[in-house]
Amino acid sequence: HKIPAYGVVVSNEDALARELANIDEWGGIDLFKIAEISNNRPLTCVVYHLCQKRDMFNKFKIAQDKFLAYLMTLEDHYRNVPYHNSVHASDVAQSVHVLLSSAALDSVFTDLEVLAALLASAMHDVDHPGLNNQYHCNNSTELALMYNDESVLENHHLAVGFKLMQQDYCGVFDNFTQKQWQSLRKMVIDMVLATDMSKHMQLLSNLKTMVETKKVARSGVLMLDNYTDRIQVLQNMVHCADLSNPAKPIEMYKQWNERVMAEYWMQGDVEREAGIEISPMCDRHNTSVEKSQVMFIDFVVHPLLETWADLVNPYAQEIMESLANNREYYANLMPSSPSQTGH
Ligand SMILES: COc1ccc(/C(C)=N\OCC(=O)N2C[C@H](C)O[C@@H](C)C2)cc1OC1CCCC1
Ligand SMILES: [Zn+2]
Repeated sequence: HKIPAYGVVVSNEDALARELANIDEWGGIDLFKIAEISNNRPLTCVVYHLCQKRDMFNKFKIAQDKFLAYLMTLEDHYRNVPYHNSVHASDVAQSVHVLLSSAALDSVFTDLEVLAALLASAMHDVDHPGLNNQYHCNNSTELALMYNDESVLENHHLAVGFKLMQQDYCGVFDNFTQKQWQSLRKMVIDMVLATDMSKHMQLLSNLKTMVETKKVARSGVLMLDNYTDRIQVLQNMVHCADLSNPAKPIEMYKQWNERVMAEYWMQGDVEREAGIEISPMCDRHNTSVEKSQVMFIDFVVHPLLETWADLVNPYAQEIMESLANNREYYANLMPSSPSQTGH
């Protein structure tokens, strides 16, 4: 049976082709529109398309129908929560694709490392329940007990993502050598575990050290000659993509913000109902959305993306400009900001 051009059967293939046209650009595609056109299969069609563009099926002799079956099953295991659904995963995959294409990283990573980064992006939040690690640990949920309060959700995403791959009808990496499979699996595990926000400061500090000591070849590309350095760059790349909403076109950023607040406030509602402490930013009756975003940008996103921009300098200036513009947008919306009170 013939595989559809974009992996998923859609009513309007031309519209999907148009939406995917700028997939190589930062903020170049609208994942919400792609979700609509693809009958809510943005992850399957974006990751399938990226793997086709990067010729992964030929490079690794991957059966396209098996890979599609895996992507569909993976996408089916994302939950219908406001933020941590498969649209977010497809956004992280496309953002990683753009970061990987930075001129400073030209031919730096092997095909296996690139495949690992795309796979890690695709599975990094699978089966996310819309309740964060703090909630699971505070309440000793089944998952917290399973993973002893350590990167609870991230361990779960990996376990689900790999278990689905073992199911016999997937067998997607049957043509891999044992060595290739073990290397791919280790890199995906290291990247997904690094998306745990509790690892953020350690990751950023490693990235800063790498920028200070970075070795650049005459061609201008980064020289990374050991696994520790290579995986640190890949971990930071996925982490940057995961927190990249504030650096995307404002219309998309605003949608991501609405969704993440809706998810946090649902968690706060559950905590309030249960009479337990409401987690930070989760109290719908006590959160300044604009102020939270300005703080998120100033204390988390800008320091991270600025360090990434230093690493791949000068190839991330557009990302930094977009972030600066968006910060001003929310700063001007803050209650009692000069723009409101000034005459
Ligand atoms: C578009 O906005 C967001 C997009 C993504 C996120 C996610 C999933 N994680 O980000 C880290 C986080 O949750 N933090 C919460 C912690 C307690 O404090 C800081 C260390 C960061 C959060 C976004 O906005 C949040 C953060 C500020 C207002 C709501
Ligand atoms: Zn994520």
